[in-house]
Amino acid sequence: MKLTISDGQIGVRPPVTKPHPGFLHEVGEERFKKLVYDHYESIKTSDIAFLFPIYDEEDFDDAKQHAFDFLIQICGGPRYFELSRGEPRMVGRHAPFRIDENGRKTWLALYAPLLEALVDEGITEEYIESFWNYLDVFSMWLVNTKS
Ligand code: HEM
Repeated sequence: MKLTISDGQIGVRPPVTKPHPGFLHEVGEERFKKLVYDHYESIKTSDIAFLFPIYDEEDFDDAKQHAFDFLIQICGGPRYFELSRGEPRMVGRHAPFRIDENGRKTWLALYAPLLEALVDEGITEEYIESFWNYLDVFSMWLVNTKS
């Protein structure tokens, strides 16, 4: 399976393809939630931890939940984000945080081992790659600060 991180450029927003619906279909909501929550847990000990509310359990739980709500929606699942937070406005919602290309790469790299693990659980590699490719490209949109 190929999970490579592309080089992004600040201000360049390549077209985004949503993950294949087969990904969520195979993974299921509960396992999908664990994936997103595990990613947030791994952020806590990374060098982008400072961007997140890691010292406030309630705020951190909210952050996890919002990410899950958004990503499950993007994968063709329930529209949790729309119901709880409204319009996606991802670029605007990330604007208060200094996200640079290195930070983006760290954020993405933390997803790689979690997605690799899904192969052993029998999830179709092509579907995993489609989720990864979505993250790889859309995360470029959110970089707002020079490294
Ligand atoms: C495809 C890539 C990404 C997606 C889909 C995504 C999605 C989200 C979502 C849905 C939220 C919650 C927004 C809200 O409800 O207000 C959020 C918050 C946030 N994201 Fe991302 N994100 C991505 C990439 C990144 C990257 C690369 C970074 C930094 C390196 C980052 C840092 C943050 C931070 C700091 C917050 C605010 C956390 C908080 O205090 O609540 N995100 N993201």
